[in-house]
Amino acid sequence: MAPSSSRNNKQEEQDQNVLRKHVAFFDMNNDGIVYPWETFQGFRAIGCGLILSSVAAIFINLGLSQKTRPVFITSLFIIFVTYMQLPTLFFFCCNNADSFIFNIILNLFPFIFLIIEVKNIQKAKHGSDSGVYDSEGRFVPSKFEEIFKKHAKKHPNALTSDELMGMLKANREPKDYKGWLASYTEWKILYVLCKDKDGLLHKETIRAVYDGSLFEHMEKEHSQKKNK
Ligand code: HEM
Ligand SMILES: [Ca+2]
Repeated sequence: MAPSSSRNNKQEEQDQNVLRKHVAFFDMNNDGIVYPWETFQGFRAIGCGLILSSVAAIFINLGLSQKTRPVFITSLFIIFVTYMQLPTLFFFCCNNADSFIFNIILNLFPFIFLIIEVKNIQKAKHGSDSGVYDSEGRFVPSKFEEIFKKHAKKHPNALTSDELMGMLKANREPKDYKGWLASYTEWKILYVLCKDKDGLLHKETIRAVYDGSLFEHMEKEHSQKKNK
């Protein structure tokens, strides 16, 4: 009885945490936060170049950070900036003082806006997506199957570049330009990195991106290539 119920619990936990698993790969030191340099390192680890990794780190962290931060902390920092930082800056400049703590705060400050909290990652969902992650970040198998039923015309278990574009267009919600761009970027990067030699994006690859296992696999492949 016990093992099966603990297995059920584990399964339940996994179902609930799939989007967290997607981003957990990038939380290199497992502290529950994805810093911009961790996004950069993650992209490098799966074999992306310097430019893509840098651009991705800036845009992903800038784009998702505020959505995953607790409202309280965000408000606290806004208050801090408005009421404290500017007068303090003025005061220190006028007095030509050199404050260690002040410099630390000033230097760390921009990063507060670039931190992604893994536990709140479902709040960073955008519109015009496939719906395979639900609002709680859970994996929805029927939505996953729907991708192939609706859009995989040439091969039942893979998407061509045109079919992928067809899916992206079909998922677009009117005037949701941010969502269009976010979905386009996610799927295009996936396609460019993982298509096979015939230009097909396979179902098992797409399945593996959802729970992040794809990233681990790519990291292994990349490090094996490097060591050859
Ligand atoms: C090479 C790296 C990455 C690739 C190829 C990738 C690809 C994808 C794909 C294909 C989806 C599914 C979208 C859909 O179902 O329509 C997705 C969703 C998502 N990804 Fe990534 N991703 C990457 C890295 C990241 C990173 C670093 C983060 C954040 C730290 C992130 C956060 C998200 C979030 C929040 C979603 C949910 C979007 C939604 O369903 O509205 N991803 N990603
Ligand atoms: Ca981390």
